[in-house]
Amino acid sequence: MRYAHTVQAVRDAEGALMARLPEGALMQRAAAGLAVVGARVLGRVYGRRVAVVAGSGSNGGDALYAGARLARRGAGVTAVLLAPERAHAAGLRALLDAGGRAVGAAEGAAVVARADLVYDGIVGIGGKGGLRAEAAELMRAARAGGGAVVAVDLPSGVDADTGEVAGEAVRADVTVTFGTYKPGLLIDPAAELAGAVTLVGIGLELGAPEVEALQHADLAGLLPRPSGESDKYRRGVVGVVAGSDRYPGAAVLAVSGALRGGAGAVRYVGGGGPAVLARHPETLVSSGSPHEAGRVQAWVVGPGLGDDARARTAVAEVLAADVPVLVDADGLRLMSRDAVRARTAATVLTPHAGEAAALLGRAREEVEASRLTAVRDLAELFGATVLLKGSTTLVAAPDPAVPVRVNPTGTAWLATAGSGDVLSGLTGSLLAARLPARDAASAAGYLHGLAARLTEGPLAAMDVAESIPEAWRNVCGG
Ligand SMILES: NC(=O)C1=CN([C@@H]2O[C@H](COP(=O)(O)OP(=O)(O)OC[C@H]3O[C@@H](n4cnc5c(N)ncnc54)[C@H](OP(=O)(O)O)[C@@H]3O)[C@@H](O)[C@H]2O)[C@@H](O)CC1
Ligand SMILES: Nc1ncnc2c1ncn2[C@@H]1O[C@H](COP(=O)(O)OP(=O)(O)O)[C@@H](O)[C@H]1O
Ligand SMILES: [K+]
Repeated sequence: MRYAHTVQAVRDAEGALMARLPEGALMQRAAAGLAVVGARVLGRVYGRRVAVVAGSGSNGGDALYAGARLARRGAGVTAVLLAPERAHAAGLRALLDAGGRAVGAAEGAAVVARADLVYDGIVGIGGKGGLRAEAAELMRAARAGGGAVVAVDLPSGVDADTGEVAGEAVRADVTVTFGTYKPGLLIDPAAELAGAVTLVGIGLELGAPEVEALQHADLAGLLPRPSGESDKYRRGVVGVVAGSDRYPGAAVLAVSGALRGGAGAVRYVGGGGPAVLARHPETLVSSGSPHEAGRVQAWVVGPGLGDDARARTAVAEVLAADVPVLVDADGLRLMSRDAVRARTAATVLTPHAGEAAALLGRAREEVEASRLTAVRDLAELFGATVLLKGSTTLVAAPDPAVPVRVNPTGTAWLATAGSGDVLSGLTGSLLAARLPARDAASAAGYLHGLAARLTEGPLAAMDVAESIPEAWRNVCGG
């Protein structure tokens, strides 16, 4: 698991640790890690040009000390001081003692433009809002110059706690973060600015994270494995209520995801039966209403369902069932909030940003800019587990004390019609296999994103479904 903590949690842990360590020890740990990564990015240190853009806080201190370490190894290091009179005094002294030099911001543009490596030590977890004009201009010059930009702790200008970006922010090639990931390094739009993120341990003892990201090993522990005693009913049956005359393809895609999620059988309910059977003859198809379809251990309702009276009744019926239910697409428009809140079995909602915006009464842009807030608000509003799709997929539990899961897999090629239907089916299948809602949703998001990456390039939604078994083997080793 990869964990991300809030600024407050980092500050608390830092305070406790600093009380036990000699002054400056933590900053030296940070600077040492920063210098190692800088040297790796440079390849050869001797004779290379390094610029250290330093603000007034400890973030600038880290960068100045790292610059001093590279200067001692023969790099030509110049600090560009945004606030010369308030620069980190000991860090600046160390750099000058190591043979580096310092200039003010006015001379900085030429320095950063010529550098092979630029450290962004403008602001770290103490930052508020976007970059100020002078810093923004300098970092534009750095990018235009073509040197590698290494952000210290996080790209300056992004919000560490939420991933929001108000105004301009640094676009880094690499970010070296200290002690723990910050939510903003994992959640877009900020995550996209962080480049490759390296975590440098500095010994912080941290409590519960705000955000966490599954890794391969976590998936292997979560995914169901059939045993000798398994039969199709014990493995779980998932019911899929999807598709309509207008969108029969959604039924096929949702079923294709469900068939590859480890459930023992898939029941399909709706008007898309012939299309489903043509593609997936193993599906148990019925055309009546959900309660006539036979028993299931979880329901998926909504993809391509349309919004006529029959669809509305099907959604209400499924929500009244005492098994986990996933609601997607048209189902999200047809469901009643009270019906969702009244449920005792788990409910998973899987909106994209537009659907989330409609449910929250906000603008879509607001949801995309503040994804963490949006997913938490939705989970609380509906008392449900919410998987918010998009450039960063997030999964929130109804209990705000539970960390939000951020999906580390995926590719922008997934933004293609029908790929969400596959995800719904896959998630439903994991619910039927009795994974808890948050695990089912986050494991499905992970596999779905990995499957998409395995197709390497332009993809159709069915390609994602067909790559799920390979993604599964990838994480579980067969
Ligand atoms: N925690 C840990 O365990 C460890 C933390 N460490 C390091 O310390 C960093 C935190 O340092 P910090 O607290 O000094 O704050 P920091 O991020 O340098 O910024 C504060 C200064 O920035 C300014 N400023 C604010 N907004 C701005 C903006 N938009 N644009 C421009 N400037 C802006 C504001 O000054 P102002 O001009 O507003 O008076 C203020 O003085 C952390 O990220 C990590 O790198 C490591 O050394 C090792 C252990
Ligand atoms: N920019 C993006 N980067 C990565 N994944 C994305 C991006 N945009 C959308 N996705 C993913 O693509 C899928 C699209 O689902 P959805 O919006 O429901 O589309 P549809 O309704 O056509 O199936 C989701 O898994 C979502 O997370
Ligand atoms: K920074």
